[in-house]
Amino acid sequence: MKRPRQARILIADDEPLYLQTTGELLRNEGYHCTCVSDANAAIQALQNEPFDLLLSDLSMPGNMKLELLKESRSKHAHVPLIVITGVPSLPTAIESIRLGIADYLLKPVKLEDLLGSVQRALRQAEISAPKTTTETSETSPPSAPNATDRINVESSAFAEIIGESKPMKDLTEIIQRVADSNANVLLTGESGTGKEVIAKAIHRLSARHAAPFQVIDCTAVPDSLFESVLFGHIKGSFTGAVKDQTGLLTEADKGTTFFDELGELPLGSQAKLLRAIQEQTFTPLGTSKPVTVDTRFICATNRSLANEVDAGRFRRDLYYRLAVIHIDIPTLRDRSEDIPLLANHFLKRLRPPESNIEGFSKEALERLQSYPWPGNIRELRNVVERALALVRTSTIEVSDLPQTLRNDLPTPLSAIQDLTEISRDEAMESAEHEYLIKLITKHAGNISQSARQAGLSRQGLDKLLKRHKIRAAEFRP
Ligand SMILES: Nc1ncnc2c1ncn2[C@@H]1O[C@H](COP(=O)(O)OP(=O)(O)OP(=O)(O)O)[C@@H](O)[C@H]1O
Repeated sequence: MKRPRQARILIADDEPLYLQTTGELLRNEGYHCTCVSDANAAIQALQNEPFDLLLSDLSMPGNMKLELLKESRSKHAHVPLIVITGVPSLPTAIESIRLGIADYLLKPVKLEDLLGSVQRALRQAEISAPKTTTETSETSPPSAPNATDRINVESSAFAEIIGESKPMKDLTEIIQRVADSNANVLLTGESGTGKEVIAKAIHRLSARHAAPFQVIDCTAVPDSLFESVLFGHIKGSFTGAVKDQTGLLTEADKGTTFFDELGELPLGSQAKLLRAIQEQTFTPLGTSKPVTVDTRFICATNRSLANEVDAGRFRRDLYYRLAVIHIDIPTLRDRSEDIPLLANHFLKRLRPPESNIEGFSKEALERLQSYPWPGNIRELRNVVERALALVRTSTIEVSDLPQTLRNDLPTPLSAIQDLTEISRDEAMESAEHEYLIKLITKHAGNISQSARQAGLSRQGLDKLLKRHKIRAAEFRP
């Protein structure tokens, strides 16, 4: 399989050495970089070529009044922008943030910080692409805070939510209603249904939109580090605390904190989180000075938290605190009429600029619509990306789709109305197939991680995947 296309990054900086080294570093990481030395050249490049990310210096010719930032936010709002400056100033930082930048870094930037920021911005940009190119130039930046810009803020927040089915229309209506309240929101739904996309839309539509949207992946924070990551610590407060560290909750002050995979939060961490939510105050490790924050919590899980509560694995009091508003996101198979729309959306976003690929054949679209999508929108996106790498004509055919969509594989259990109509063996086979697709989707095609979660050896899982004709590589980003 061909590798997916490289992300295209435009770097604008008037320091030649910085420009050259940043370009080289990012190229070595596999990105496609275009380097320019002033704001006008950057504006020109943005008009002439499609980019996935803009890295921009602040003080350079043509940008004294942040012209590049303003132009890029008003005409190319879907291209995330990372500001890198050697001359930090509070007013420009505030103005940049108001304009909706993805990150603000100070020179000299460590390679790992730069790469982390680039990867984050590209990941988040997946959810901020406009529906059509025409809309791109008409969409205003999401951060204009006054009431007259409300309509633009709304269209921008929803531009990333593709779907015209009844479940999606109901969902967008709910989002609009809850955005302005300060109530905590619990989003449930299968993996890849768009919980993070929805959380972000709620944030963008809320009065908090100019402040950070802080993502905390509960699976990535070990119980033992939970307090230090969330609340912060001072140097020397524990072994390994080599410098002062601000907590993620402090960084989310006035904004929204999004707890992803909340169901995975260990019980010990749940107690600490509950205290912080109840009091909106916590004490960073090694200090005795409490810090108060004002942040709204949006949490997401693909587990049934109510069941987790009943099983004693999730605190009931924390559940009630966080699930003040509960939104269940529909699966893709529950809104299969959106599949052609989504498939074409991903095709337009992911095809190389020089490509002549126009769309899908009727049969390919039918296959896409009849497939149950256990990995939901993420899986659909991966399928389109893979097809784009394989297609040799201007139309994506059934033969460009992965085997799981080409073959007549077991009907997934969720699509069978009366389970007793099939044999026990067929039911077990379907359940196993569905489980494996979900597992491998969740771990983005990583076999070792999937095997660990399933309690299998790597070889054991490999064998199972082969038997079910599932290719892990097709689930990798
Ligand atoms: N309504 C939508 N329109 C277009 N793209 C969407 C939509 N919802 C989700 N996506 C895309 O689908 C992918 C998965 O979305 P997201 O990460 O929000 O799902 P999730 O439910 O949070 O997944 P997980 O439970 O695995 O964390 C992303 O590429 C996102 O951009």
